[in-house]
Amino acid sequence: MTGGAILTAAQMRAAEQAAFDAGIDPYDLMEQAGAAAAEIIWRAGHKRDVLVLCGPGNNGGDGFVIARRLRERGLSVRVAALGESRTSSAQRARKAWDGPVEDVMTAAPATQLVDALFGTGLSRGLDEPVAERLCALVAHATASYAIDLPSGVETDSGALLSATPRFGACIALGAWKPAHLLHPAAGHCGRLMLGPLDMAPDNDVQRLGAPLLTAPAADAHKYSRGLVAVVGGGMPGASLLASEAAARSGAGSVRRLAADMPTSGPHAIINRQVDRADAIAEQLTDKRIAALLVGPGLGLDEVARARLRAALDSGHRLVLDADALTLLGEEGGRTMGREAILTPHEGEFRRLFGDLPGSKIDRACAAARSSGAVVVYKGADSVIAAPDGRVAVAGGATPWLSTAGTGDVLAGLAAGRLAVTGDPFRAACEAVWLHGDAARRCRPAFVADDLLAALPAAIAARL
Ligand SMILES: NC(=O)C1=CN([C@@H]2O[C@H](COP(=O)(O)OP(=O)(O)OC[C@H]3O[C@@H](n4cnc5c(N)ncnc54)[C@H](O)[C@@H]3O)[C@@H](O)[C@H]2O)[C@@H](O)CC1
Ligand SMILES: Nc1ncnc2c1ncn2[C@@H]1O[C@H](COP(=O)(O)OP(=O)(O)O)[C@@H](O)[C@H]1O
Ligand SMILES: [K+]
Repeated sequence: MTGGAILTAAQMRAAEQAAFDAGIDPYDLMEQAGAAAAEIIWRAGHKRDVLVLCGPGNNGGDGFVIARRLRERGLSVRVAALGESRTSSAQRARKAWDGPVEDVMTAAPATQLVDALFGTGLSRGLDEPVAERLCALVAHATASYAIDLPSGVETDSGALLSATPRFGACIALGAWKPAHLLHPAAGHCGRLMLGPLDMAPDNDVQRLGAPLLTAPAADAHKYSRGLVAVVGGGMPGASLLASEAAARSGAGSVRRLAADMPTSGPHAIINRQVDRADAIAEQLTDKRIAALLVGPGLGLDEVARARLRAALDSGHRLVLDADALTLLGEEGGRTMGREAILTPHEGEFRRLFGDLPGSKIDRACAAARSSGAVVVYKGADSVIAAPDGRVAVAGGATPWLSTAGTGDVLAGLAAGRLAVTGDPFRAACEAVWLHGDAARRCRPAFVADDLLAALPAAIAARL
């Protein structure tokens, strides 16, 4: 269920060096990269005129190869460079282009714009006039392609180092980079496409891919399919959303332990009216509970604290979300001694783990290591990190998800998948994928409740 390896700039350079050490010729790799990108542009571009912008490094070298390949196909192609080519491969690619080379600052726009100014070698933001020119040329074009990365984005963090246009598509070379999936850069990439290269680097950090789910066994029963317990609190709506998500996640049965008794909602959920923490602890002695969710609507008072303690002491596999994370943060965090999933959004993450350095991927990894739990660091880009170093990064979720209650649905889904699989990293990956896919199936301006109805279709698509 992986969507391909994600490599930092340094990892990409190391993979490239390993390929050279193994006998691959650097220029052959550039020819391959350029040919792969040209093929994608040729197929997508409807044969319209092209302007290729080439920078001084190997990204620019790729650009010269792309220009030559597209012209060989009969397209009207112009090239504009930003200074001289500085690497031997780029110089060779430039020599092989026998057309004129214009200046980036004065070249006229074209219908299709190819940005091969900078890729993984960018060390600072583009000079302002260059960034402005790039933005103007992209704005003029009806189709625009960033080669490897939009020029101006920081490969590893996804930060924008200078004004960066929004491209129609980005053709990643050889492997994904963090900036393809992490915001703000991800929002400037447009459609993501991968240009394959002969070197196929692998990494523990992967793009989240579609999971393969299995239908219940022929002899399944509701407990073998996983019993989920949800501890509710002061805000019933949140734990109701989470409970229904768990019930629609493929788990066999859902038990909600809360002080209130809902008047509506799916009758399949077993509501047990319990208010005192010791009564909850008693309910949690049921050995059949395969996953326990606490946090959505829990509250932040002493009662909530006691409920959280009962959940933490229960020994069950855990999903901790929302208020449970805030309470945990107030106590200075805690190392999970068992299989657990934490699902913080940005604010909860900072309260729990403080201001960690590095990219969102680095921060999620550090948090997973220090907590001993799988961390789902939510947002427009969601990073799922396991304590053992595995990471899955989910990009491309619809921004319509930024509506109240969708996090409760995700937490319920994660608990449900944890009950089904018994594997926190896998469960978290499946939950994030199904959540994003359910959202894609909903109409704009949907609310969290609508996601619940879309879950069975999202699950059916993965069987
Ligand atoms: N790593 C790989 O496996 C492959 C890399 N290829 C290409 O090579 C690229 C990386 O090439 P390079 O390492 O040469 O790096 P880049 O081509 O991204 O740029 C590096 C050059 O730009 C200069 N520079 C950096 N930031 C600047 C700024 N803000 N203003 C002006 N100059 C600046 C640097 O001094 C250096 O000369 C990749 O993105 C990809 O397009 C492909 O050719 C083939 C395979
Ligand atoms: N701009 C966005 N684009 C895509 N997904 C988003 C965006 N903003 C939030 N999400 C997703 O929506 C969910 C919101 O969760 P959360 O912030 O906990 O909300 P709540 O507590 O109201 O349920 C998370 O799964 C998050 O990844
Ligand atoms: K580029």
